[in-house]
Amino acid sequence: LFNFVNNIRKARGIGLPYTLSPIHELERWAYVTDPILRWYYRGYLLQGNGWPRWARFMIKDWHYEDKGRAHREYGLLFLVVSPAGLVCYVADSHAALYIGTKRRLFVKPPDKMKMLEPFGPNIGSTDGDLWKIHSRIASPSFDEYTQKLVWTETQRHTSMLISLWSGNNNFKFEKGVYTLTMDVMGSVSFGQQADQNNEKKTRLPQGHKLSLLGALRGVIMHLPHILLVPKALLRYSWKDVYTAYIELDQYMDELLVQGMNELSKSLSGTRSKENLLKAILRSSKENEEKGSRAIGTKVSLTNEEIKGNLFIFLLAGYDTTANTIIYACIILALYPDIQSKVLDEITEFYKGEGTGDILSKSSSEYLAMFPYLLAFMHEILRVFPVIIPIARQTVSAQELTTRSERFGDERVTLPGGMDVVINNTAIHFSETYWPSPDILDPRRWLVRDSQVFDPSKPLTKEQEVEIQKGIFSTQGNAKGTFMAFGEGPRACLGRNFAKVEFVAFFSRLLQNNRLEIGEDMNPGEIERNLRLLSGGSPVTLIPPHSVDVKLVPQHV
Ligand code: HEM
Repeated sequence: LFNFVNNIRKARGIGLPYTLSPIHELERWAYVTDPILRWYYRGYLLQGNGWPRWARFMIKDWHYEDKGRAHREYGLLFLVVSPAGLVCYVADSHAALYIGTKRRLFVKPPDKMKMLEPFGPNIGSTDGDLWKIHSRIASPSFDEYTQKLVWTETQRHTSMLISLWSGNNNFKFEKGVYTLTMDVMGSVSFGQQADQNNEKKTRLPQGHKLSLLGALRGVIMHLPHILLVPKALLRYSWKDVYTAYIELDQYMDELLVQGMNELSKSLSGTRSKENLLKAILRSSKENEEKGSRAIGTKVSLTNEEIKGNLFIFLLAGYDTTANTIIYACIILALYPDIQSKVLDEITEFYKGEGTGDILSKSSSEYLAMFPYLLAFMHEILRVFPVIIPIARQTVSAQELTTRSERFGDERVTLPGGMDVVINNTAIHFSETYWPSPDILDPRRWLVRDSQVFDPSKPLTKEQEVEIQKGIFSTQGNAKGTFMAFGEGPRACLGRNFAKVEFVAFFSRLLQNNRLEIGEDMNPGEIERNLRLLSGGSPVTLIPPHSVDVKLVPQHV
């Protein structure tokens, strides 16, 4: 009670609107309230009003279901006060951009970051100067060679998926997509090629109980255990998960030794055949050689840190891309108009350049051949922002400015050590930034100014011309209004990876096929469930339950 009163006093001092809650979503007790309230109120969500007002702040990532309601009630910035502390929620694009850009003033919450280090510190878990080293070494690995590998591996795995999916009425396509993105991550990270049909025939290397892919899958399928359960407990309670964890660690050690040997033979050798592990090793070594004169400063990554980075790529890049693709498949099957535009673009692509020439082009050149498909991907991520919480903590007292037409510029000072959450769903569903935000329409991304494009109204002449030209442009939306990949220096390192994977996937899947909803399913109900009942995963937004999507030949 004493803490509660004290925190209310602090909130009053800050001067922002505030509301009270016995527990807030970022504190430890929310691990208890979250599953209970989610279970009890799941049916309530179908009313379309988000979570009940009294309970919402105790539910982790309540913002997705809330769709900006709390901000319409309390303001673009407001505080939730509980006995454990204060959290500031932000739905103003200007303030969100500022928070994203000032990485030294708004850091990732340090107490949560340790959890992301089961294999070692990494670019996602560190801050300050240490993050700079991780970024300098890890970022160059996401270059054109990696994008080409992503393209070829995604197309190869998609061909395998097509053979399993087409004509098979019982195929659970979501499972196929999760396996696909996991295997693409495995190939791109470690050069390990998997075949969904054939993997059992592969012989195990000496000294291993699992294949590299088996270990990888074991770790990825049980990420919550790996991230939350202490290793000593894991060892005795979830033996299979522990084995996968130990095996992956051992594989990475072996691959690092092998990569190091290859690298010392040919530092100037070809880059084109490398996977992410070798690319990051090379980058670390090159950085060490360039920076060796700066004695006393850290210039390269340890093996632990390289393993940590490979793990964060798997963590950040596996189910984010899978869920984006799953949402996109369902929406394409539900919206025949959008699907037919996507199909036209893909047909055009195979008539002209075709996939054979892709590898001689840069990723920006070949992505430019798919403006509508990219616009569609961005619209999917606006409506279903698969990573919901973008959380930061103020290092010291920080001034924030909000900018609104109604109230002009307003300034507020947040104290040091305060939790700040950018509410990306509220930003994506704001009428100011995205007119008629509930309407899913990729054309928003093909006009010069998305803030004046209202899909519920007839197009202006200018907008018609812009859409006809078919140039995908993220310039159309003002900075800070689309937060699916974050903003600023800590924005998603794998966003181009994700775009290449998405385009490679659909350009192959829909080359000769199209998607349809199963006959027994009710399209209205599917979309309602998709919009109202998604969520509930510890890391990403996931579609609610299995939807029957069929892959059928285009010309039948
Ligand atoms: C559609 C797919 C994806 C989405 C929506 C997405 C979204 C995001 C978001 C919102 C952040 C920022 C989080 C924050 O600021 O707290 C982030 C960071 C990150 N993402 Fe992604 N991501 C995707 C795919 C990928 C892929 C494929 C990879 C790697 C292969 C990747 C690697 C990373 C890394 C390493 C970071 C941390 C960057 C840092 O902290 O400096 N992501 N991602």
